[in-house]
This record gives sequence, structure tokens and C-alpha cells, in this order.
Amino acid sequence: MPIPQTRESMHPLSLQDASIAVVSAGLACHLVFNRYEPVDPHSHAALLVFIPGVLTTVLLPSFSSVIHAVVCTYLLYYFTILISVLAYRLSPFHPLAKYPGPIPCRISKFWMAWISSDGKQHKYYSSLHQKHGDVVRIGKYTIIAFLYISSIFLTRITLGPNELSFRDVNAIAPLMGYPGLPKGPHWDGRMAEQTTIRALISLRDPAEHARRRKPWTRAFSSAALKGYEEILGKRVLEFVTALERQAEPVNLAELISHFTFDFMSDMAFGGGSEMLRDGDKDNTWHLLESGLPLALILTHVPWLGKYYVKLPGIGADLKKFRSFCQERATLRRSQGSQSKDLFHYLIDEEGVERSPPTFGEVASDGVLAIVAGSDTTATTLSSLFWALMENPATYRRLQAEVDHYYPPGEDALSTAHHSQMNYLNAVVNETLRLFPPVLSGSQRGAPKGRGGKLAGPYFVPEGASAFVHFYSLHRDPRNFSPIPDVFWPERWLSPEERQSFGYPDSKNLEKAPFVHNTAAFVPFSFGPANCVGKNLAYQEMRTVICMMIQRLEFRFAEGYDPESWERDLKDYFVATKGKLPVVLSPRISK
Ligand code: HEM
Repeated sequence: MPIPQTRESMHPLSLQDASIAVVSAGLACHLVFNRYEPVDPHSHAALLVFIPGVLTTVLLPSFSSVIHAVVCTYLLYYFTILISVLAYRLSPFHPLAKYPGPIPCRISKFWMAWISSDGKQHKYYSSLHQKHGDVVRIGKYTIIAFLYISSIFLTRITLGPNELSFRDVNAIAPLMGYPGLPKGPHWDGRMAEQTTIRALISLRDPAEHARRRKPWTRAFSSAALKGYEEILGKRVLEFVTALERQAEPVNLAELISHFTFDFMSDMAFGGGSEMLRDGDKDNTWHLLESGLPLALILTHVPWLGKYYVKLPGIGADLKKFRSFCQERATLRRSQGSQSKDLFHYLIDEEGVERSPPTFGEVASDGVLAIVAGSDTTATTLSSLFWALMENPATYRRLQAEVDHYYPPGEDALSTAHHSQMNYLNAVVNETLRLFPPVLSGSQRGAPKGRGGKLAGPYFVPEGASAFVHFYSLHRDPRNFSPIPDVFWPERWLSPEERQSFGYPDSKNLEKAPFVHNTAAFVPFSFGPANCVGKNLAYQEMRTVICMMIQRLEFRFAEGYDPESWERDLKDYFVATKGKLPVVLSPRISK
């Protein structure tokens, strides 16, 4: 292509001066990204496409064709940014330079996005803590700018600060307690499609979070929980009766998921789901679970969410589920209260909130209740039954306790004995310790301009984010010893009870030092933004376990490999599970 005539009339810069101009612009671009962290696509286009486009005119006089000038300008611009970013991230000037961590994590958060795509990020974090200690530098948010003008190359630009993972009980309270840090940026990616109304769990402004959490707190008071017994009892009875009818081996994990989903739909919208009866005919459970891997990637690169939601057809399944919930919420509101369910409190039917949530907020939080409340309890219950079948002695002890409090004919739906059932509570807690459904913890972020935060012995600089890694903390021998990786509910009992049950065979543990640090047990997270549904979760799990054990006998189906359970457990922020083929046989006649 011929060079335009105007070139003769200009006073062109030498190639060297023009190159310096492009390099300087590249460095300035890195500075802008580093300082202001622009996330909207228009800013990205301006910084990554428009500016080098304009700079092309500076290099143009030194080249024989426009194409060459364009290619060289963009290459030089991106190369400068790339080198500048790499040098900064690996340099001692980086705010988190003093914290150890693998080089790929320091360079790009895409590394973690890639590592986590197979659902094993909890194992990866755990291995990093074993190698580097209680604090690990995890990564850097990055942006890939696809150069769509020539679509030839891409570059990565810094978009935000680094992230730290802690395996230290001393970091829990300062990070997540009051006044700790608010929720971190990973929610911006995970919930990118929620542009106007966001669910409680993703609210990053502490004041707004506190306002929205108020009705939730009332919804899980002791009095409110008592009121849920009827709704829960109906679903538990239906579930256990369905199990009693199964003559063939069943996938217990799947049936438990259907039960928890139906129950949470009752709680959130007064019904609307009959998954246990009809199966997952609308593919809802499958859709929610299949969206989790991508959601996790977006948590690692939150800015990508802004692009992702713009793609045609994206999130259609989730939108379908949300609009279904919206319809249910509208119906539930028009019908008024049949019973005091979760919706009753969230919509503030009693009119006690000074600043009640809007209808849109309630509908959004209803979706959250179903998603946050069903998957988590389902995973815990499934892991618990897997652990019982894997450990026959434990199973018999729990069965004996259930038989003691709920002999045949006794109403197993009554919660009256739950607080006395030490072994039941030990089994539930031991399951949550080994298999916390949120395996890698919930991120917190230090807001810019507030000077950072001291989290125990560590400093989280402003703009950085951090989380406590639950899986590593729960399996740390400094918190739980002996045999921290083994399912051993007796560790939760008093020394006398523990002694009376004896220790696991052939382990000679009597003389091993005993450590049981409950401050390091945080499956429901910690502080003012922890799991607000914790008490409901305990009530639901205890009730259904008692009735299942009272009425049924469980054993692994022929050919099942018990080792596959942990292998198939995947960390997509909430854990997903594999199959649990089980043979059921009734114990008592009703
Ligand atoms: C074994 C069962 C459960 C576990 C282990 C669990 C765990 C968690 C965790 C780790 C968080 C993140 C908290 C944070 O950001 O620090 C959370 C948040 C939340 N969970 Fe649960 N959860 C369970 C069951 C439930 C149930 C039954 C509900 C009932 C609706 C529920 C509702 C919520 C809500 C609404 C939030 C957001 C709280 C907030 O941001 O203020 N969860 N849960």
C-alpha cells in the first residue's frame, strides 16, 4: 500500500524517537491499569486499541507501508506493556513481594484460572501452603486484550493487586471478623450478570450488606427456626419414604440433592419444585452445577465477566432459572403467608424493617437461598453417609445413639434431642471439617484508599484481596491432631467419651499429642458476612440424618470404589460431588 503524500509535508520523528514515544505510551498504559484498574470494555478499547492506533501515525513515516507501521506499533506497544508488567510483578517493589508463592501465580491469575478448571484448586492451594508456609501469594488479576484490528496477538495487562491465601488461625478474625474486610472482587466476576440488583452474598459495600442482611438474621433466629420444623418435617418424611421404596441401588448423592433443593424452594418461594418426585426434568440441578466451573474461572479473572455477559446466548439457562424464581416470588407475594417461611421474613411481611429490601432484592436473595442452601447441605450429607459406610464402627456408634433417642415408634422429626446427641454432632462436624462445602474459603478485599489491613501477623495492602483456606486450615495438624486427614468424630467428644470409645484400630494414638482447636473450624466462614443459614443447615442435617438412620440401613453398592468419593469432589467455590451408589434396606416397619 503506498504511503500517503502528507508524509512529505510533516516533520517526521526519527525511528528511534518514534519508538521511544510508543514505549513511553506503553509504560503509561501499564501505570493507568495498575493505578485505576479500569474494568469496563470502553476503557480497555481506548487504552489497548485506540492509543496504539493513534501512535501508528508517529511510526508511519519510517515504514514503507501502513500495514507494517500498524503491526510494528502495536507489537512494540504490547511488548512494552508485557515486559513492564512482568518486571513489576516479579520485582521487589511489588506490594506483596515479601510473600512467597510460585512464579506463575505471581505473573498471572490466568494460571490459577487454568489450575482450578479441573476442580482441584483446593488441593493446589493446600500443596502451596505445604511448600511455602502459612501465607502464599496466589496471583494477579490480568486482562487479555485481543487485538481485534489485526487479530494477531494478545497481551496481558495488570488490572489489579495480588491475592493472598492464609492457613493461619490468627488471620481469621482480623480478616473476616468485625471490623474486618468486606467481600472481595471475586464476586464481581462470579455475579457479573447481576448489574443492578446483587444477591446478599456478593455485596461488597459493608453498609449495604448490613442493611440487606437484617431480614436474613431475623429469618434464622431460634423462634423462626422453630417455625420451619413443619416445612422441613414434610420434606424429610417424603424423602425417607421415597428411599424406603427403593429396591435397586440408588445414587444417594443425587437423591439427597433433590431433597435439599425441594426443601429450599419451599423455604424461599413457598414451593414450586418437586425434584424428588419428578426427577430433574427441567435440568435445573444439572444447569446450576454445569455453570460452576466457568463461574470459578470468572472469580479468578473478574474483569472477564464484563465481556462474558455480553456474548449472545450466554447465561440463558441461568436467566431461565432466575425468571422461574421471579415468577415464583410474584406468586408467593400475591398469595401472602401460608406459613412463616424464609420469604415471609425476607419480604418483611410483618413490616418491622426500617429499610426493607425491594421486591427485586428479595427475589434475588430467594435464588441465593436455593443455590447457597441446597448444594452445601447436600454435599455435606452425601459426604457424611459416604464416611459412615466407609467407617463401620462409626456408623454403628451413630446408629446406637439414634436408636437410643429415636427408637422405633419415636418421632424422628422432633428436634428435642438434637443438643444431647453428642455423637451425631461430632459426626456432622467431622464431616464439615474434612469436607467443607466451600473448600477454599470466601474472599475478602482491602478497599483502595483505606490503607490496607493487618490480618494477624500479615499485612494485606489496600487493593489486595485475601482468603483463609478452609481445607488447609481444617487439615493442619497444629489445629487437629492426631490423624488430621482421617475421619475420626471422636476428636469432637470429651476426653472421657473418647476414652470410652477407644481409638482407631492399629494406630496406637493414645500417646499421640491431642490438639483440637475449634477456632480453626470455619466451614460456615466467620464474622458479619459468614453463612447466615448455619443454624438452619444444622437443623436440616440433624433431622434428616436421624430419620434416615432410624429407618434405613445403608451400604455401598457392589463394585463401587469408595476412594472415588474424594477424587470426584471438585472445588468450584462450592464443592460438587460424584456418584454415591448405595443399597438401602428398611430397618423398621412404621
Ligand atoms: C452445610 C451447609 C452450609 C455451609 C457449609 C455453608 C457455608 C457458607 C459459606 C462458607 C458462606 C460464605 C460466607 C462468607 O462470605 O464469608 C456462606 C454464605 C451464605 N450462606 Fe451458607 N452454607 C451452608 C448452608 C446454607 C443454608 C442452608 C442457607 C440457607 C439459605 C445458606 C445461606 C447462605 C447465605 C444467604 C450466605 C451469604 C451470607 C452473607 O453474605 O451475608 N447457607 N455459606
